[in-house]
Parts: sequence; structure tokens; C-alpha cells
Amino acid sequence: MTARIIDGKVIAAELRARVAEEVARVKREHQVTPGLAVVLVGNDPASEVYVRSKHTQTQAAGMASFEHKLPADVAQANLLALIEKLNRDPTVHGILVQLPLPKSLHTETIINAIDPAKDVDGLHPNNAGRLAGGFAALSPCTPLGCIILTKSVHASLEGMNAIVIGRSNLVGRPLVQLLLNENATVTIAHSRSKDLPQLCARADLVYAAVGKPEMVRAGWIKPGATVIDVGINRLPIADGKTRLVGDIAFKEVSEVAGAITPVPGGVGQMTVACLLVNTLRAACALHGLPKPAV
Ligand SMILES: Nc1nc2c(c(=O)[nH]1)N[C@@H](CN(C=O)c1ccc(C(=O)N[C@@H](CCC(=O)O)C(=O)O)cc1)CN2
Repeated sequence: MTARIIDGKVIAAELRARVAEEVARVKREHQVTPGLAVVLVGNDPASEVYVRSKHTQTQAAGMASFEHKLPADVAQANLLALIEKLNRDPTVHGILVQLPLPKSLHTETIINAIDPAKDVDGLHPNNAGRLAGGFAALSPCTPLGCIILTKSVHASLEGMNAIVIGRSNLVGRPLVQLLLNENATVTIAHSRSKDLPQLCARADLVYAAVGKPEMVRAGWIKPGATVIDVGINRLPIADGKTRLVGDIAFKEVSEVAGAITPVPGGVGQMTVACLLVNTLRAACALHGLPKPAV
């Protein structure tokens, strides 16, 4: 079997186009321009690329984009003061602090300072708790993207056996909750799980989000399973250059799986598109408007 490739680039482009249509409608009918503020602390090269892409895609969708770049040695009090200012700014409907933060800053304190109604990353404990309780919440973007990609293959996930490898607050934990909301049966695994290959072999849906290059091998995969790779690992090649690989051994797993996401060009593409969705939803909720159609 050769797996169908789930094209994140195409699916993300379609989603961004639907967001742009809804943004235009909300501007026309309600004179509201959704606004996203992104805060970047320091100069991590990958984070700089992601923040630039957020800025470009936010503007392309017709939203207002506010970028705040702070030095790596910024005092925590100053960062908190900026967040407080953004919380009060009526033109800002979404606030995102790019992660990881420099070690000198306490990530939990920073995230907790964001108004939960503007927390388009879905990381504030109010949103994480609401998601875990099965209530409406702003949910983290990458897991949202994983669900959309999975549903491009399976209209319903009800009763399917899913395994999530990884338990981070950004991906693994919220993904488990989103899968439960879809009525999937979910196994949560992580770096210390025993018998990982056997656990995977039972799964119809495999999500790898551990940050270990090509860890998941063909022998772990049930034939025909849908495999979603969240890993973004940079492996050094010649001349100081790097190449991107996921957490799935793509070539060999493609021979067994029914459908698979590539890296790059899979889940990563969905992260920013889902951020636009969350910003639009937050703007509508903050203005008491009906939920947008996306
Ligand atoms: N506050 C947050 N910080 C981080 C998040 C997040 O959701 N919120 N996620 C990641 C980084 N990230 C967005 O912030 C992100 C990662 C990957 C991509 C992407 O488009 N990947 C491409 C490859 C790009 C490349 O060459 O590096 C792909 O997979 O096709 C977009 C956004 C950590 N921080």
C-alpha cells in the first residue's frame, strides 16, 4: 500500500480563504476588523520565521496585525505590562506570545496574564479547563489543525482508536481533548510509555508529537491507519544547513499507512491558518456577534 498524502498546504490555503471571506463579511456588516497581536521575545531564528508568517497571513486575511518585538533580556514586569496593555486595547482581539520564551521568563505567569477571551493560543488555564470539560473554548492551533487534517480523510472519528504520542500543553494534551470531543477512543502515550510499538499497532489514527526525529517506524503502524506527524526536527546536513524531518519515518510508514501528513507541508501549515480562525472567533465573541461560519 502507498499512503495518500494529506496536503497541509492545500487544506490550509482553503481554510485561510474561508477566513478571509468571513473577515470581509464581519467588516462589511459590523464594522469590526479582527486584530491579532503577536509578541516575540528574543531572536530565536525559527520563532522569527513563524512570527513573520503570522504577520503576513494575518494581513492577507484582511485582519489587523500588531507585532511586538522585545529583547531577550526584557524584564518580566515589562512583558506583563505589555500584555496588560493589549488586554485593554479594543482593537486587539487575539494575543499570542511566541514560544519558547527565554529561560529568564516564567512562561506560566506570562500565559496566565493574557485575557482568556483574547487567548488565541488556547493555553490559558481557563481555556484548557473549558476544553477538558467539553465546553466551548479557544483551543490550541496545532491540535485544531490535526483534527481538520484527519477529517479531510474521515468524515467522522466516532469510535476510532486514536493514539497521541506526546503530552505537551501546546499539542498532546489539547489534542486528546479534541479527539474525545469527536468521540474517538484515545490512548495517551509519551516518552516513558512501555510497549509503544504495540500500543500504536492498535490505532486507526496515530498522532506523533514527541520531537524525536523519525521515531515512529513502519512496523508500529496498523495497515491503512491515518498518520499525522506533528514533529518538526531540524537535522544538520552539509555546509551548516539543516533539513526538516518529522517524528514519523515518512518513507517506510508511507508503505503501510492509508494516509499520512508530510513534514514540511503537513500539520505545520495548519498552525497559522487555525490561529486566524481563532482570532476571527475571538473578535466575534468579544463584539457579541454570532459565531463565524469558519
Ligand atoms: N505561542 C505559540 N508558540 C509556538 C506555537 C504555537 O502554536 N503557539 N507553535 C510552534 C511554532 N509555530 C507557530 O508558532 C509554527 C510551526 C511550524 C509552522 C510551519 O509552517 N511549518 C512548516 C515548515 C516551516 C519551516 O521550514 O520551518 C511546515 O511544517 O510545513 C508554522 C508555525 C512553536 N511555538
